[in-house]
Amino acid sequence: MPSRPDKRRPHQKPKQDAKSLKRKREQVSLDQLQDAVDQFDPKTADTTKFSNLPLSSPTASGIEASHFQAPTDIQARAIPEALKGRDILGAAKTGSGKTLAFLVPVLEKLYRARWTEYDGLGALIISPTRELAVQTFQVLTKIGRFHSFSAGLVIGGKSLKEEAERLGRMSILVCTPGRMLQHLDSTSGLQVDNLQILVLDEADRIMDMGFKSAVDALVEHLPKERQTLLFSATQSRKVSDLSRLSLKDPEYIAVHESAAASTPESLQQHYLVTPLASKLNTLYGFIKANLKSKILVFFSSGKQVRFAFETMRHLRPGVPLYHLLGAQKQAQRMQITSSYAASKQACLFATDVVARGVDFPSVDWVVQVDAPEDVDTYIHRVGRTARFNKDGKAVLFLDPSEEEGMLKRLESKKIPIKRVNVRENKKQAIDESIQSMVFRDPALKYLASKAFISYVRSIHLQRDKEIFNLKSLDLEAYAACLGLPGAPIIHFDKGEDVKKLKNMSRAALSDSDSDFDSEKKKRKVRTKTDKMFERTNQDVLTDHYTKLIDGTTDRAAEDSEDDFLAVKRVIEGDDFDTVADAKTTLPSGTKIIQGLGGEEPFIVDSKRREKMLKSKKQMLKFKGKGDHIVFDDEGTAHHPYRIQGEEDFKRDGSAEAQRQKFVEGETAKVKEADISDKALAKEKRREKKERRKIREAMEDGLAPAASTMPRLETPDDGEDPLAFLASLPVNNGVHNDGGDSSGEEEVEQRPRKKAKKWFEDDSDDEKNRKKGKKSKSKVIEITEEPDTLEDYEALAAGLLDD
Ligand SMILES: Nc1ncnc2c1ncn2[C@@H]1O[C@H](COP(=O)(O)OP(=O)(O)OP(=O)(O)O)[C@@H](O)[C@H]1O
Repeated sequence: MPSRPDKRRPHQKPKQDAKSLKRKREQVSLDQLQDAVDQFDPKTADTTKFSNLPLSSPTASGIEASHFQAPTDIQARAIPEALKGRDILGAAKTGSGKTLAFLVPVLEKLYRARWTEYDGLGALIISPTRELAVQTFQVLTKIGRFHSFSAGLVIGGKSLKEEAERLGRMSILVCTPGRMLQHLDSTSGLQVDNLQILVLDEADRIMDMGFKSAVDALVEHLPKERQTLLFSATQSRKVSDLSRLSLKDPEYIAVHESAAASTPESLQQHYLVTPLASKLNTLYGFIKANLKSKILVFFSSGKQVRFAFETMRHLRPGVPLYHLLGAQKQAQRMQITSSYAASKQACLFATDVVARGVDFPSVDWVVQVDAPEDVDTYIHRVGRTARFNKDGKAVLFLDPSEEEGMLKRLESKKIPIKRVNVRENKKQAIDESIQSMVFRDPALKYLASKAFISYVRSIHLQRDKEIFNLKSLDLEAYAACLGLPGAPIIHFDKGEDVKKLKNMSRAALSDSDSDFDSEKKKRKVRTKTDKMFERTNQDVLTDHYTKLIDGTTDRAAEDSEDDFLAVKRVIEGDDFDTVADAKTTLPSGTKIIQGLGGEEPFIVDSKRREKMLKSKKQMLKFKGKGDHIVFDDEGTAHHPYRIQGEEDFKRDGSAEAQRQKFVEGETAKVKEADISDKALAKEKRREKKERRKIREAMEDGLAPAASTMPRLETPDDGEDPLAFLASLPVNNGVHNDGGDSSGEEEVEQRPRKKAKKWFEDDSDDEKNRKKGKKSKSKVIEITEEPDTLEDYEALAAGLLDD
C-alpha cells in the first residue's frame, strides 16, 4: 500500500525556511552594520548628513521623519564613537543637540543586540529634573518610532506600585535619580543585570552634591560591564566622578573648547546694576517694555517666584504670566510647561528647575533677577534662549556688591557680557503698589516674609563669598520693597548642617527644584501636626510671623515655632493669691484643688496634672494631716476632751469665776436657741393652719381663695398644680366612673390620696359631718406628723379631749 503523503511537512518546511532565512538576512545586515560602524572614522568620513552615518534603517527612518537632516557638531562626533561601544564624556554648548547625540547610540546598541522585552532593562537614561526627563522621553518616542522597543518614563507623580507594574517589560527607561533608586530598591520585577548602556544627561548636575548619594546607590545596582555616556554643556573631567561611574578609557568630546566662549554666538548677553531693593521695579519696567516678547525670568527660590508672580499678576503688566517651581504638583508643572512652550508672547517666572536642558521654543529673553550661584548655572540659564543657531538675548540683574565678583567669574569662562543701563523713561516704580497689596492681604504679607527669609538664607549659604556678601546688602530696603514694615530677624543654624548645606548647590536648596528635594522630603517624617501647621500657614498669619514681620520678634518668639505643642508656661499654685483669684484668672474648666493643710492650690490645667489627680499617693499631700475626733453617744463628732494642765487652768482665772463664765455662756446659748426654736414652731403652726383650711374648703366643695393657698414649689413649666386642681369641678371625693382613668383623673386623685394616707375609712366620717354629728370614731385624722414638742402636746391634748 502506498504510504499517504504527509501534507503537513511540505507546509512547515517552507515556513521554517522563511523564518530562518529572515533571521539569517537580519544577522547579515547586522554584521554589515557592525562592520560599517567599525570602519567608520569620524575624522575622515563625511558627517554632514545623517544618512552618511552607519545607522540601522529604523533609526534612520525615525530621524528623517523627525525632519533632522544634518547632524550638529556634537552629534557628528559623538554618535560614531558611541556606536563603536566607547564610553563618552560629551560637552557642547546649550541647545547644540546633545539629546540626539546619546539617544541615537542607545537605539542602535539595543537594535544590534536584538533586544527584546524578555531581556530585561537594556538602557537607562538619567535626567536631573522631571521636565528634562519628559522632554527626553518625547524625543526618544519621535526618533524611535520605527523600532519595536518598549520605553518608559520614571519620574514619580504616580504611585510607586502603579509604575512598578509596568517597569518589568521595559527595554529603555528615562528617569530621575531618586525615583529610579526607589524602584531599584523595591520593585522585584525590574531586572537590570543585563543593562547595556547608561546615560547621564546634565551629568555634572547629577554627579554633584545634591544627587551624590542617590546616584552612587543607583550605580551599585547596575552591572559594571556596560557602556556609559555622560553629556552636559558644562562638563568636567573630574577623575573621581569617572571612577564613581566606572568609566573605562572614556572619549572626551568637547565641541566648544576651541571656540571663544561656552555660550552660543547667537546669544547677546547683558547685565545691569540695580540694587537688591529695586529689582522688582526693574523687572516690572523690563516686562512692560517687552510686551511682544517671550521672556523667561529666573529667581533663586520658589518663594521669590511666588511672591513676584502674585504681585505682578495683580499689577497686570499686559502679557500672560506663568510661574513654575518644584513645589507644584506634577500635572500642574506639565500644564504650565506646555502652555508656556506653546505661547508666542508670555512671561514665565521660574526657579532653576528649568535652567538645564529644557527646550522651550523661541524664547526671546532670559532675565536673571537673582544672580546664579556659579558660572555653570549662568550658562545653563541663558542657554534657554538662542538654541540651535537661533538668536536670543539675556540680561543679568546684579546688586552693586555682586558686580565685581560676578564679572570676574564670567570672564574666566570667556563669556562676552556687556553692561547696560535702564532708560530713565522706562523705569517703573511699583513699591507703593506692593506695599498696599501686602498691607491688605495677610497671605501676601506672609509670602513676602518667606521670600525675604529664603533670599537672605540663600545668600548666607552661597559658597562664593567674593560675589555674595550678606553684610553689603541693604536688607531694610529689601524688606521695604517687598512691602514689609521691617526686616525680619533671621537666626542661622550653626555647625555641621551648615557645612552640608554649603556644599549643596543652591538649586538643591530652593524648594523642591529637583528630584533630590522630593527625596529629602520623603526622608523627613512629617507628622500630622507638621501638615496642620503647614496648612495653617498658607493663608493665615501666625502670631509668630506677625511679630516676625513687625520686626518685634526675639529669640523666644522665633523658638515658638519649634515648640508648637510644648507647654509655654507652667502655672504654679503660688501664681495666685487665693483660689478665687485663680478661678477667675484661669480658663473655665480648669480644676483647682485647695490643700487642707494650707498648701498651695493644685491647679489641673494639663493632661499630666489631670493624671496626677488620679494618683491617690500624689494627692495625699493635698488632704492635710487629719484631725483626731471622737463620737459621742448620739453619734456627734467632736474633739476629744483633754485635761488642762494646772498652770493653764490657773491662768484662766479662779475656779468660781470660770464656772460663772461658763454658766453665763451656756445660758446665753440656750436663750438664743429658744428664740429661734419658737420662731420656727410659730411658722410651722401657721403653715399647718393654712393647710387645714384648704383641706376643709375642698371637702366642703369650695375653692380656697388664692391668698389662703400655701406657697408651693411650682414645677418647671411654671404651672401651679394647686391652681390646676382648683379649676376642675370638685367632685367631693374620688372621681371614678368605672371607665378608663384619664391622666386628668389621676392628677385629681393624687392630692386626696396623699392627704388621707392614714385614713382608715372616710365614708363614715363624711356621713357624720353631713348629719352635723360629732364623729364617734376613735380614729383621729392626722394630716401631718408632729414636728415639735408643742405638736406632740397638742396631739396628746386632742386624745385626752376625746
Ligand atoms: N540635527 C539637528 N537638526 C536640527 N535641529 C536639531 C538637531 N539636533 C537638535 N536639534 C534641535 O536643537 C534644539 C536643541 O537640542 P537639544 O535640546 O538636544 O540641545 P542640548 O544640547 O541638549 O541643550 P542643553 O544643553 O540646553 O540641554 C532642539 O530643539 C532640537 O530639536
